[in-house]
Amino acid sequence: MTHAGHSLRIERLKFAYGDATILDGIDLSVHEGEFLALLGPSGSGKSTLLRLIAGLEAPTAGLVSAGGRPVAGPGTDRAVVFQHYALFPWMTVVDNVAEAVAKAHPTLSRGERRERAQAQLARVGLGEVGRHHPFELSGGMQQRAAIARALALESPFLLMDEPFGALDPINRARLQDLLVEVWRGSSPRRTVVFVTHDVDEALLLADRVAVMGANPGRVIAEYPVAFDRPRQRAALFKDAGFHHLREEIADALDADTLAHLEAA
Ligand SMILES: Nc1ncnc2c1ncn2[C@@H]1O[C@H](COP(=O)(O)OP(=O)(O)OP(=O)(O)O)[C@@H](O)[C@H]1O
Repeated sequence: MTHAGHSLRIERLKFAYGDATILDGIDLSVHEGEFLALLGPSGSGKSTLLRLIAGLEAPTAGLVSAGGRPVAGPGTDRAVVFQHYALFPWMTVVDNVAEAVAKAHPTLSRGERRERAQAQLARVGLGEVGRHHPFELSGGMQQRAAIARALALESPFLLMDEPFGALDPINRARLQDLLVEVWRGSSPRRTVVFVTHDVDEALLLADRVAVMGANPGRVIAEYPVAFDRPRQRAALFKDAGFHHLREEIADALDADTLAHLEAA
């Protein structure tokens, strides 16, 4: 048997709510340390697929495995970041992160947890705000704190559901850069699944893009994204290869939408 490491495998996955089939026939692998973007239109089941990987939903048929073991529920090996910050409002920012540190290192003292939490906050540029409560922070800062919290779990898998979707373009760009910097700077690298409906975001961040179509949700195409890293937006947006890939993806999405309209 080959060593699965921190890879993900999704095999013949089907997911239905009652009679409504949301996902069908999904086969997808993400290898250890890879950054995969799940891209698709609204309703193609991206969030549902991420929730299945997170263990927040159970497959109707087929299998999801993480690190060679079937996913049977949520676990501290898979940190999740949602679009809307999942911070506890009654705790200070540093305590929010310290709570995640405690999950990764249950034997640490309260002081040590806070110290590590503080270091994690500094890493995302929030070294000064630990003693505040989440509501005292801007949206961008709250999302930074949510990322710090996810990183503090030290989990090999990072699952992100449109984490920057609610941010203004400047904060969005900053957090995209921060995420890639943290991901590239970690050893071993985390295995990332990042849901987005933004083609440019997928091509800027990911090693590979899995494009999903709707009715039912399934993977219609996969594209390796081989641009050198670190990637600079300005250079990338001028690159002919970038535009070519963008068009191919847009064509795949259009062809799928058209096929459904014709079948309807
Ligand atoms: N709890 C639920 N009960 C019934 N149907 C649901 C439920 N949650 C999601 N769905 C349906 O599942 C389908 C996929 O939803 P999902 O949120 O996974 O798509 P998505 O690609 O992430 O969309 P978006 O980009 O809008 O977030 C949709 O048709 C949605 O209506």
